Amino acid sequence: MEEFYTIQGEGFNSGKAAYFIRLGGCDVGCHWCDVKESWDADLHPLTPIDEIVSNATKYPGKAVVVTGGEPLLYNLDALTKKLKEAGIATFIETSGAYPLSGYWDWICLSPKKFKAPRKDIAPSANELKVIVFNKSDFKWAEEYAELVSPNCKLYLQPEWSKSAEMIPLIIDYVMNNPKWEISLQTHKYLNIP
Ligand SMILES: C[S@@+](CC[C@H](N)C(=O)[O-])C[C@H]1O[C@@H](n2cnc3c(N)ncnc32)[C@H](O)[C@@H]1O
Ligand SMILES: Nc1nc2[nH]cc(C(=O)O)c2c(=O)[nH]1
Ligand code: SF4
Ligand SMILES: [Mg+2]
Repeated sequence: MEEFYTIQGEGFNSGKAAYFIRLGGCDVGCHWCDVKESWDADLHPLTPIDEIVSNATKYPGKAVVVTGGEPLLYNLDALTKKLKEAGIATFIETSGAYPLSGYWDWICLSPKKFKAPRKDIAPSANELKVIVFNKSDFKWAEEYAELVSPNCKLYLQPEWSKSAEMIPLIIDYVMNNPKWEISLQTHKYLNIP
């Protein structure tokens, strides 16, 4: 759908320069999704893998974030193999609703109530990033924290439109449950893509 060089705004790799590869297509249906224009894959022409890899190598930051849409709708083995051969670290943002493919240096799992992640993906996650839209999401987040590996980083990220309401609750929750950390969508505050 689009490619752009920016700063990873969210989660563990927040603040790092990275080339974003946004793949079109998603049927998870989060009503608060901030990239709804990605949902219909047919609106976005295909780009050859070699072109994407060549574009990614042009920038000084040697990391890519593969996102979407839901990137795991596609088998990502060929793309990530070539990126890694080109010396680029591979990070993914996924809901986990489709089978895991690809070779990854960092897997961010952001589970959704609207289409549950596949049970086999949680142990592979390096980072669990739960979006907090209302206060019932804390209990739901804990259910996923049980499924990830012991060294998986745990983040609570406010849903953007509910930030003013949810941030105070998240602050309170993290102070009382310090295994969790706050993730903010810092790119939105910085006005960058
Ligand atoms: C647009 S999604 C694409 C990748 C994948 N479909 C997923 O949901 O993980 C990228 C990240 O943005 C988060 N996100 C999407 N809409 C958001 C919103 N309104 N507020 C906060 N985070 C949001 C998702 O949870 C995910 O972690
Ligand atoms: N700067 C920046 N950081 C991001 N982290 C995750 C994003 C995404 O949409 O997947 C995103 C994005 O769209 N922009
Ligand atoms: S899974 Fe990701 S891309 Fe799909 S609707 Fe939800 S936030 Fe948007
Ligand atoms: Mg985004």
